[in-house]
Amino acid sequence: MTSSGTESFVAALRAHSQRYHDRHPFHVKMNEGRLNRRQIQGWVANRFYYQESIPRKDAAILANCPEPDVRRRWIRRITDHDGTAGQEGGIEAWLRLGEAVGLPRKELWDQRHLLPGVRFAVDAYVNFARTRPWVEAVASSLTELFAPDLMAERIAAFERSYPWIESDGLAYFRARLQQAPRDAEHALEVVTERCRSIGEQERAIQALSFKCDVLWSVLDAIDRGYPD
Ligand SMILES: O=C(O)c1cc(C(=O)O)c2c(n1)C(=O)C(=O)c1cc(C(=O)O)[nH]c1-2
Repeated sequence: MTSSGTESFVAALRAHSQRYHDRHPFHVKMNEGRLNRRQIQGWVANRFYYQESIPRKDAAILANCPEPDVRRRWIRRITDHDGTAGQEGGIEAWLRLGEAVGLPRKELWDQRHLLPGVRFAVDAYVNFARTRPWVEAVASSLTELFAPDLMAERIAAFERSYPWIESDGLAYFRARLQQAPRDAEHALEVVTERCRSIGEQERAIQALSFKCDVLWSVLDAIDRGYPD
């Protein structure tokens, strides 16, 4: 494979930014400050299911990956979310975001707000990682290439438009500003090194496409579940 082959592959992956969920009407409303308290709470409660499922998705990738070098780096994603002794992880930070928007943590854990469409979309992502070749599952994580811009926009929007949410509640997004680029860079390295044939590259692109659909479907369900 020539380097121009890799370049056009990376360009095709990056072009999926056009299908990223930052363009979803619900995120547009969020970033324009047009969501009410109930809608913000609905988003936080439903997105918790994504947050709590991510480590299980990453554990499935670890289980399917035969390469120690990849596993050694990938495992960090699980501790980033689950935390370690003395250091809280992303799940705890999201529970605090929940409290900052007025949701007791019990209400996130017991899934009382979880919408069926969100459950189906997130479960589809975990099942994808369990059942597809591990490199495709890595490719599906590449939406994280596009996440940092959205995260920065979200922090600014929350500070500007939703002053009733304590700034400490936004720690999750601040941490992701550092974590997402590191994770995306590693995933891109794994995928470009291993997807050399046109067929392998097409399957990686399809995996990323599938993931854009997962994220879009999550927001479709939330948008419908919490109308204006
Ligand atoms: O809030 C967001 O818009 C957003 C998007 C994404 C993403 O693009 O998949 C992730 C996250 N957040 C996130 O917090 C996160 O931990 C994460 C892990 C992954 C993944 O696919 O492995 N995506 C994302």
